[in-house]
Amino acid sequence: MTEPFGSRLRRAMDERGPLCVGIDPHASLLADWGLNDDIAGLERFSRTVVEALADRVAVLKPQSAFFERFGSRGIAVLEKSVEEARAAGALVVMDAKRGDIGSTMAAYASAFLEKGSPLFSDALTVSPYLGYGSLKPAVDLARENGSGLFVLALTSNPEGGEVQHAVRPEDTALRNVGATMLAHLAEENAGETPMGSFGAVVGATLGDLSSYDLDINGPLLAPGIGAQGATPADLPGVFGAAVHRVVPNVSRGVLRHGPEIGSLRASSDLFAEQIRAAVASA
Ligand SMILES: O=C(O)c1cc(=O)[nH]c(=O)n1[C@@H]1O[C@H](COP(=O)(O)O)[C@@H](O)[C@H]1O
Repeated sequence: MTEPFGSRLRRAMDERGPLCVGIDPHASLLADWGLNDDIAGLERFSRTVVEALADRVAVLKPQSAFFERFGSRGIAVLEKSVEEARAAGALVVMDAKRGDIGSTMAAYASAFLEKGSPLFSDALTVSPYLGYGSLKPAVDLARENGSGLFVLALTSNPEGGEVQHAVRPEDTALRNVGATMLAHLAEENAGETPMGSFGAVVGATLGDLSSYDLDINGPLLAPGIGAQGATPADLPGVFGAAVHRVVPNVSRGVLRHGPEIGSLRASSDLFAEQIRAAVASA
């Protein structure tokens, strides 16, 4: 049986530091790198990021949208990037933010979490906004295959609050929707060591989150550092004691230093060092 994602991730975070770098081939970045906004440019961009970083960061997170933009040939590049990144030792979190009714969710889960699928990844980002229970087929398959999920709980974007801060009158604890997702994840991960495989996405941009119980015994994927304005130094203030299970994501903040491999590595190393110092100070 495959070692569960939570324990593979814990080990990678301990060995390499917790940084997750996104592979987000924005058209503007392709242009900045002197590449065409076409399939050859996409391929060169992704291969460069993988070559630069897959042997040193804990996690690479390809953003599927930027590959889907090129249709089937873009997906082929995505498949190759996932395979090469995993072969070079990085864990791959596929950022596809899937969410649908349970029977369709089962097909999404099979696309990304079924061994042997062309897009098989270590973990997948999913949206629980058709109801947390609609994710069950993905939870079940992840458990079976030693894969992980990152469930959108409190997203980094300013628009997220109208959904995630809404309070359900029938919830006797009067938790908001985001807190309810965190509570579901804590249940999923109960009793797992060193931590469970069911993570939450919680933006690093959100300020003090001490009113939330972030102790879900699972990883907290924290996007928002760099281009969205958060910094590694913000992490202890946002996450408190849970900072030790945070996987901070930086995409454009690192990628803008390409296309030179050495500059990408230097930027990633600098973020990694700033994150290490911030976590150690917590
Ligand atoms: O799930 C995500 O990764 C995610 C969740 C969230 O709340 N906010 C967020 O920015 N993301 C993703 O994280 C990446 C952030 O990119 P940068 O802003 O360039 O660092 C993008 O790929 C987003 O799609």
